Amino acid sequence: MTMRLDYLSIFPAYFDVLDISLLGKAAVNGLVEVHAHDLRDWTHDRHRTVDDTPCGGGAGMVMKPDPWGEAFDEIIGTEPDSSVHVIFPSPSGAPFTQSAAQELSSAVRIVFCCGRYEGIDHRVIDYARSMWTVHEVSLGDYVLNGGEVAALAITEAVVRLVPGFMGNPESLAEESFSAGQDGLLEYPLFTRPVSWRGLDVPEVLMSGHHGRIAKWRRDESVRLTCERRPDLTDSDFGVPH
Ligand SMILES: Nc1cc(-c2cccs2)n[nH]1
Repeated sequence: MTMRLDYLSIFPAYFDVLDISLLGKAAVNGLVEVHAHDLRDWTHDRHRTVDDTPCGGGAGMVMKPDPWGEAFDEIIGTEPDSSVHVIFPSPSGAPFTQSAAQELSSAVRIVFCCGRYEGIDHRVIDYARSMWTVHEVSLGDYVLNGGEVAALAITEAVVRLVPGFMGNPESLAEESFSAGQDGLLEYPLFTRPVSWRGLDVPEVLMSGHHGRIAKWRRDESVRLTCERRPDLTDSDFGVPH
């Protein structure tokens, strides 16, 4: 099945990058279909206006609802369809997680709505919720100028999980946050040369002893996770199973 991805933005050129690398290949082999749209194509004034001052006062500008509604009508349609996932990146969204990426990787359609300015008129999100499956997601506790970079990051996290996308799906199993890692951070990786600028690959990895190697890797994952992401550890991690 082909996943259709749509991007609504006043800077659609951000998404030209999706034509290269793995994503470009996936588009070529029909795994994903990418469509970027300029929100200003759904304005009707000479200045192609997409924003206005906030009701109730305050600094900055808010994106008007009208262009979004007309773009939705043309791009998605006017009938409700819960199989369409509409994503609004936002600093006030729910944290985007690997499990969310996993769920979205089976979607048939995903529409990314990239806000700029101070944000989008809230009725756009309310309307979208009445029609489709909406996700307001945050990439982290920092503020970007717009949703485009977030949409690219979410796209990469999702598309790489689409069956048939990754050459070697086994590599997905051992990544950080993957179920195969029990939600632990990935252990440190090494390759040749064994000695490099006075720094050596840990001997255990050269021992050929698979049991010891697996234990070293698990211990490293637990150590790293406890050090860097105590929020990911529950009381059990400290104790080897
Ligand atoms: N996590 C996150 C999202 C954002 C956005 C800013 C503007 C649109 S989306 N900032 N930080």
